[in-house]
Amino acid sequence: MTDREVRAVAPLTAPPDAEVPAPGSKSVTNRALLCAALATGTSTLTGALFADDTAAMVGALRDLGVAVDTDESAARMVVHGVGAAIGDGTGRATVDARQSGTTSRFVLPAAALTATPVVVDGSAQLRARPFGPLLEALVELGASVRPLDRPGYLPVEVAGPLTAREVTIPGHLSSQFLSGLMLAAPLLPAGLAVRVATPLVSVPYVRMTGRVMAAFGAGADVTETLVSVPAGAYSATEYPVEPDASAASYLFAAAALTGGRITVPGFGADPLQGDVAFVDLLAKMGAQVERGADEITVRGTGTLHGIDVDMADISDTAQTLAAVAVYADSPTRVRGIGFIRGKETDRIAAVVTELRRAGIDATEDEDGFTIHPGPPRPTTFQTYDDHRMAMSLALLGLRSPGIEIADPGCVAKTFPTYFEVLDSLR
Ligand SMILES: O=C(O)C1=C[C@@H](OP(=O)(O)O)[C@@H](O)[C@H](O)C1
Ligand SMILES: C=C(OP(=O)(O)O)C(=O)O
Repeated sequence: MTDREVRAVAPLTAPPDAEVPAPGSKSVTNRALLCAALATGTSTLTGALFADDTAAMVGALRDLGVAVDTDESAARMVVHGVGAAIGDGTGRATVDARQSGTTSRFVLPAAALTATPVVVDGSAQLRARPFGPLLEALVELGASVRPLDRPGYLPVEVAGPLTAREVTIPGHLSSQFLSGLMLAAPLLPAGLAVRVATPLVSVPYVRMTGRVMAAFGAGADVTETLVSVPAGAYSATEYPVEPDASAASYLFAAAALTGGRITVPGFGADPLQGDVAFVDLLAKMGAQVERGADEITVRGTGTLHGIDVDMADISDTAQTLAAVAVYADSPTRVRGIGFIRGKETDRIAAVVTELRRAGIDATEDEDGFTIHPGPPRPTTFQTYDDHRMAMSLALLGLRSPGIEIADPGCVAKTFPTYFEVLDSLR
């Protein structure tokens, strides 16, 4: 990473009025890649995301013996699925999930489908994130799990098979544990029922998991307290990936806080991603939002009001909202997101620290933050190797002078072309 690099973001000289494509969805790409790997036959993903998190999933699948052909210029990935034999015949595969929560949490249960031992590891950042509930669930389901460092964290060696048909996990830390179990579940001998013992966060991602599985021919019955997946199989398919709604949040926010208009194409009538609901919050703040049949448009009106909102369903857009809140005419309080302290960094502490660095009155709450609007002063923002810190704080530069972003390269995790796209608004 480029630790000492800093990128200046100069204010726009005129409000943007543009259609701006967003890259493919990280969450959908990584689910579709794994479903395709667990299918028999060849699947093609179009509109796929090419970024560090999806490179992590592609690398993991290859390490587990799955051939994946990629064509970045065509945004296409072709996966030669191996069914339940994933990881078989590799001896003792080692998977590097890099910084990717989805890759690591989705691959672990799949790697435990067979008796071949698989080591899952990741960056120092990923090694600091929680895995305990998922590892405990795998043990309950019959896997052997050997921590190679601290119990409950990566790196870990897992070996299957998974034999039980029921397990209980907590829901309040991360939905990815549940999604990971669901994705492997059709290939368990008797399917799987997962009970969720504590209130589930990031619920739309679990529904997304069920819908991507369905597109690959597998069933899942999803409620917030119980998910049931019958035994079955995945079938290979042609799969179009929708644009990334979390990435699009920065573009919509840019329109809202500059008084411009930005349309992001490619969201159908019923998008898979909960994060499209970010535009409803912009509408509550005073922006005009139109959801068309195939695109979403946000128009800034020049006025933004603070809101009080629970973002437990769409927490990846909480930092984006913090950036918009700086320009509102009253305070904004975000609640329900205590669990984002366990993401790429402690995102509550990080966003509050950085806004305060710019002279904004921001305060940390246990489960969120409060932002009192005001003009930010010229600041070099630290980004904590968190792509969403960099992408959110850069938005302030579109309106206020003297904004710089440290380590801008960290956006490669999900949106490698982010700063070029921001520059295209000029
Ligand atoms: O399942 C997914 O694709 C994701 C779920 C969310 O994580 P949590 O469930 O840990 O909140 C989200 O923050 C992450 O970027 C992607
Ligand atoms: C939390 C994120 O990613 P992940 O958990 O997949 O690493 C994110 O993209 O904001």
